[in-house]
Parts: sequence; C-alpha cells; structure tokens
Amino acid sequence: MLIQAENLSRIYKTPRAAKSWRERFTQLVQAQYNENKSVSDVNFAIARGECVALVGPNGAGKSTTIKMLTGILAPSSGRVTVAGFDPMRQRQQYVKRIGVVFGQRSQLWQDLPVRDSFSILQALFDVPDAVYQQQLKLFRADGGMDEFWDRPARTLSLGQRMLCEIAAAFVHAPEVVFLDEPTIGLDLEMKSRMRALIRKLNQEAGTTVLITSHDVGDIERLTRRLLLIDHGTLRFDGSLSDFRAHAGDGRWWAARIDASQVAAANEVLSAHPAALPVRSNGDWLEIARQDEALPFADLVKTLAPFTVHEIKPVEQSFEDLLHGFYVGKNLRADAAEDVTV
Ligand SMILES: Nc1ncnc2c1ncn2[C@@H]1O[C@H](COP(=O)(O)OP(=O)(O)OP(=O)(O)O)[C@@H](O)[C@H]1O
Repeated sequence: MLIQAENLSRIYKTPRAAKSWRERFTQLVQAQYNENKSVSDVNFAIARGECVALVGPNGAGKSTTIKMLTGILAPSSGRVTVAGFDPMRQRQQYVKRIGVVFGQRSQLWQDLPVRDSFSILQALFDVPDAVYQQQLKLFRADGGMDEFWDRPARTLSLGQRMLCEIAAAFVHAPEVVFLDEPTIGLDLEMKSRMRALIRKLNQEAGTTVLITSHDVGDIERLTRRLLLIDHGTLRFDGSLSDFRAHAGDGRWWAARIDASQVAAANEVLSAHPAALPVRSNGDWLEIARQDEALPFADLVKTLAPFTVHEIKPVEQSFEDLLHGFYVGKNLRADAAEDVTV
C-alpha cells in the first residue's frame, strides 16, 4: 500500500481561559490546557494510482489528517507511512516524492511569471529535463495554462492561479498528491477544467491523489472511493455505490395526496408494520422505498382510503445522502455497524 495510516490520532492543546483570579494565579505557575482530540484512531490504506476523497463536515479533522500525511503536523499517536517514508522524520527526502495543494496557500512566486516559478520548482526538486518536459506537456495544453504562462502569478485570477497550483504540485512527477479544497471559490467552467486536469494527472501519469472537498461534484466526478470522517473518527471507507447502499439507499416513493388528507395518510403509513421512514413535503408524502418490506402493491393498498393523485419513485442525490449522513439522519440502523471502521 502506498499510504498507510494506523491508529492515527492528533490532540490539539489550547491554553485554558482562567475563570477566576485564583485560576489566573495558578496558571502563572503552571499553564493549563484544554485538549481537543481532532483525529481519533483513524485507520486506512490507499493503493498506488487510486484517487480517494476525504470528506466530512466542517471541523471533522480532514485538514489535520492531510497535515499529518504530509509531515506538517506530528501525530499525537499512531503511525503514517507514505511510499515507505515516515513523513515527519524523513521530511527532506519525503517532500520530493509528494505534491501538496492547500486551497489558501500558494507555492508560486507572486512577482515572477508562471514560467519562472515552474523553472524554480524544477531546480528545487531536482527534476530531470525529460521528466519536467513530460509533465509540462501533460498540463500545459489541456490545462489551458498557455494563455497566462508568461504572466506574473499576482496578476492571475483565483481560477487561473489554482490551475497553476495544481500543475505545480505535479511538476516533479510525485508519487502522491494531496489536494485540500482545490476547487474552492471557482466557477463551474473553472471547476470542470480543474477536474479534467486532476483526472488526467491521476489516470495518465498514474499519480495517487487524496483530495478533500466540500463540493460533491469533485467527489462524484473524480473519485470512486470515499473516506468519511466525522468528529475525528473514520465513519465510512468504501466505494460511492457502497455509500449509497449504507446511507439508506436514497430511494423513496413520493405520493401526492389531497392536501386535507396528508396528515391522516402520514399516520396510517407510519403505523404500517414495515415501519419505514415517512416524511411530508407539502401535499407530497415520501416513504423510504424498501420493496421487500413494503411492496408497491401494499403501498397502494395502504393508501387506498385516500385521494392519491400520483405516485412516483424518487432518488436522493448524492449531496442529499451526504448531508443526511452529516446530520445523522439517513444511516440505516442495520448498516451503522458495518460502516464504522
Ligand atoms: N491549530 C489548532 N489548534 C487547535 N485546534 C485546532 C487547530 N487546528 C484545527 N483545530 C481543531 O481541530 C478540529 C479539526 O479541524 P480541521 O481543520 O482538521 O477540520 P476540517 O475537517 O479540515 O474542517 P473544514 O472542512 O472546516 O476545513 C476542529 O475542531 C478545529 O477547531
């Protein structure tokens, strides 16, 4: 495995605010801290060539995990190895093997033309000419960077700069690239160019990619595998289709019922022995679809006493499923055990 995280944990210590004079005095002698376990016993392994999304709500621990994988932060306990390196202890050799993009931080020299920043990166990383030219070919034509190749980085728009940042992370043909929110703040056109570039670099150059993003489009279009972290704990590790199944399938029946009868129909459906989740949305009632527990014919029979105008199947988007997962609503009770790793 190229990336291996074993029982990875990180505790942040922040100075505790004194609530009284006595505490303030005590802290003069001995500082006191609050401890926040931001990443807790996380385990995963990523094979060479994979493109994996690390997702989770704000404050879940994604950036902290990426920082430990890139050697910026030391784990409080547990172990990380990437391409056989300990990122923290072997940092000097390690940085030559990885690429990193943090959405907010730049690795370009702002006053120099983009071309010069890339030449400096080539020299810094000791990239042989042949490799450098091959990497340039990969992103200059399709990446659309030619139009601003000779302009100073400070004159680029956010989207243009991010294209360059991604390309810069790949310039030394690293084995693995960590992308933290690479499409944040970009318009639809730019996001699509960025994704095409990342896909190309992953698939054609075979670079392993670990990406964090709040944009479900990034996840759906770039990756097949999800690592879902919440409150510092890894809650799910698997394919997008497995996630769909675990997150409650996302398939519902929607029945449009006479407005005056919605509440009564809701009561009857909720009392059905199948005990499937039911929710109302205006004059629509939505019933979680599990054909074994409640076949369509039974649903129609149950709703027979009411004036039903229409029944149709609906499928929740991946975004809805993910949101439901974040707010703890749509995990199947029987699958909750399976998804905890
Ligand atoms: N330097 C720090 N000192 C103390 N606590 C920190 C520090 N950095 C992060 N944290 C805390 O650790 C937790 C995880 O933060 P982290 O930045 O890893 O989350 P994230 O999943 O990347 O969030 P977001 O999606 O909002 O960027 C949060 O509660 C955050 O407040």
